[in-house]
Amino acid sequence: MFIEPNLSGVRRGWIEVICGSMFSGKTEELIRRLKRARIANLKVEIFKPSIDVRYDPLNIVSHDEKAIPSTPIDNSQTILLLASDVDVVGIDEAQFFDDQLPEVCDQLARRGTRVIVAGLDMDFLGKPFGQIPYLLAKADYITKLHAICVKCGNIASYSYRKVPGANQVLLGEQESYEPRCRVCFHEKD
Ligand SMILES: Nc1ncnc2c1ncn2[C@@H]1O[C@H](COP(=O)(O)OP(=O)(O)O)[C@@H](O)[C@H]1O
Ligand SMILES: Cc1cn([C@H]2C[C@H](O)[C@@H](COP(=O)(O)O)O2)c(=O)[nH]c1=O
Ligand SMILES: [Zn+2]
Repeated sequence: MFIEPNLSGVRRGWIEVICGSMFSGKTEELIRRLKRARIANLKVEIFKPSIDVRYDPLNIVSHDEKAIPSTPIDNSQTILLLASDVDVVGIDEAQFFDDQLPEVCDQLARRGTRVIVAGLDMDFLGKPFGQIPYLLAKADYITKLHAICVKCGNIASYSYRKVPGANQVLLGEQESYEPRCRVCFHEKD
């Protein structure tokens, strides 16, 4: 389990990335960390890409129905404007953001903000997704989570797309995707 660094003393910013396949618990873990920051009386702002309307247009919602209010935004630079006096910034579905996101997170951390980013490290083809690889390079702390492979019960790192569609972006849940281990992912059936 992730343990927050000592929060006392001089305020220092840093970047945490929570990555993994679909259903691995990224959103649950993001919500857990943000709720703990609120319990510590820290000022928290939470963002998600406005295209992510899957469970709710405003809230961040996990597959297990855990939820926390968020601000949907189109452009990662907006975070710099809306989080000017904030202790902790949470960002979900980061793979959908534009290529300025790593620099935005870096600027926030240099200002003294704790930045917690959650997102898919790989797309349905097993290729790096959006800005997540660059965020992983800049991160101070990385948590890679795993789901359970629906075919064999082993640890799943891949998100298998069950429906037709070649576009990288295709919103969906259980009806469109299932978590699979490396072996079952490459079986393609
Ligand atoms: N195959 C699976 N492996 C693990 N968790 C699963 C699986 N299918 C459904 N779940 C549910 O998904 C929850 C995680 O949801 P969530 O935090 O939204 O994941 P993510 O953001 O990584 O997609 C788990 O707590 C569990 O209830
Ligand atoms: C693999 C993959 C996923 N997506 C979409 C499907 C969901 O709407 C989100 C991932 O949500 P989660 O919180 O990680 O479960 O991303 C996509 O657009 N393209 C893909 O290749
Ligand atoms: Zn498997």
